[in-house]
Amino acid sequence: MSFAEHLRAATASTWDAAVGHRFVAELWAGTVDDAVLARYLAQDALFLDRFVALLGQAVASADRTGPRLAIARQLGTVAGEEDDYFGRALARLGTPPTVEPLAPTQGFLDLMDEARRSGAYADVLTVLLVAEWLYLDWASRPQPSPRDWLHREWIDLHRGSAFAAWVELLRTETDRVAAHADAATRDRMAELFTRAVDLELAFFDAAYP
Ligand SMILES: Cc1ncc(C[n+]2csc(CCO)c2C)c(N)n1
Repeated sequence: MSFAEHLRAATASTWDAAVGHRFVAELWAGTVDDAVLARYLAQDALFLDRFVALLGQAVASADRTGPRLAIARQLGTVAGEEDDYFGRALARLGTPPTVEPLAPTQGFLDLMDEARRSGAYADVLTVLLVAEWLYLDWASRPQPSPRDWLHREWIDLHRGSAFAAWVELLRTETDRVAAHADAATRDRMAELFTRAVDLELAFFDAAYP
């Protein structure tokens, strides 16, 4: 089992609770309440801003040209199509332009700030890996897509071969970096991974007041 697979196995009960969350089930069924989706997306807009900053740190701290360019290309994608969905979704749902971060969002912002400021590629990769892999996982259900674009596009942004290849790159980079890291760095990566998985579950919970 690779280092990344080991971390995922170690967090399996929380990971599976997030991937099988009520929010995910309702999104797939197309039955998620507009107010719940609006609350979730307004929080995710705050998340996404800091996520883009974290991707910027990954571009800066990568120790090889190939991965640096792959991360830079993904940064462009997130700033483009994902932002476009947010604009249309929040316009339709009528979410207030400014919102305060709920506790799990604040936890994520702190975690991403910590990883970004450390400048440690290993730390940055670990946080990116959880955020992307867990989303690929819940969005890859073998189930018919919901009809409404509001639900369908949020799923489509997180699945498909290009997104799967991006997650694969994060996973192989994490494994490569961990293989060269000392025990203290690997312990820190495991801690960051666990914190991020806990926050992903809490983030879905927070969509339901
Ligand atoms: C709380 C939360 N965690 C993870 C993601 C996943 N994610 C963040 S940016 C992005 C675009 C692709 O790089 C994806 C899939 C999210 N949206 N919200």
